[in-house]
Amino acid sequence: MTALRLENVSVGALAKVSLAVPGGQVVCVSGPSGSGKSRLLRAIADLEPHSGRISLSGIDQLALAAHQWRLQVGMVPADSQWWFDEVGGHFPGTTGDRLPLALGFPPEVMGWSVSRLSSGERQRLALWRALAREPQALLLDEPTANLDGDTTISIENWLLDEIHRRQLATLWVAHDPAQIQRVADAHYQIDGTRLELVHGSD
Ligand SMILES: Nc1ncnc2c1ncn2[C@@H]1O[C@H](COP(=O)(O)OP(=O)(O)OP(=O)(O)O)[C@@H](O)[C@H]1O
Repeated sequence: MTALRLENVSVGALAKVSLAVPGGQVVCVSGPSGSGKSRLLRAIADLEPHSGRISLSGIDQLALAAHQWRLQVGMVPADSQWWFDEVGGHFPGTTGDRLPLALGFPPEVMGWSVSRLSSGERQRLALWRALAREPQALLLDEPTANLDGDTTISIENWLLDEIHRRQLATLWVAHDPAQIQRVADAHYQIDGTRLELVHGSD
C-alpha cells in the first residue's frame, strides 16, 4: 500500500521530523507563520535541501531524479505558478467539459487568459492540475486560503473524495481548527523546532 514516510527529516530550523502518511489518509500540519510548514512541503517535493530520509511506497527520494519524484509527489503551493497565457495550455489533451463540476468553472475556462484568474480560481485550477498528473501523494499548502466559506466546504469535500478514491497519501497544511477537524485523520503542530502530534497515531 502507498505510504509517504519521513524519518528524521530536518529542513531550516525544523528538526528530526518523523511521520507516516498512509494512502487515502490526510495528515494536517499547522503552526505559526514562519515556522517552516512550506519549507517542509518543499523538502518532501525535493525542492529544498534537507537531511533525513523520505520515501514513497518504500522507494527512497534519493533513488529517483527530482522530476520523476515530483510526478509521484504532487505539490500545490500556496502561490501556484503558470507558464502559458491561456488556462488550456496547462491542461494538454483536456477539454473544459472534463473539469470536475465541484470546481465551479464553465467549459470555456480552457480559453481564459491566466492573467484574468482570481486567486481563488487559480487555487482551484492548481488543485486539478496536480490531480490530473495522477500522483500517489499530494502536498497541499493551505489549499482553500483564498476561498469563501461555502466554496471551501465544497472543495474540501471534492478533495476528500479524490483522496479516498485515488488512495492518495496527503499532507495538508491548514490554519483553521474547524477545517483540520473536518479533514484530518491525524494532526501535527510545529512547536519551536519540533513537529508534535496533536491527534491521530504516529
Ligand atoms: N531558502 C531559504 N533559506 C533560508 N530561510 C528560508 C528560506 N525559505 C524560507 N526561509 C525562512 O524559513 C522560515 C519558514 O518559512 P516557511 O515559508 O516554511 O514558513 P510557513 O510556516 O509556511 O509560514 P506561513 O504560514 O507564513 O506561510 C521563514 O522564516 C522563512 O523566512
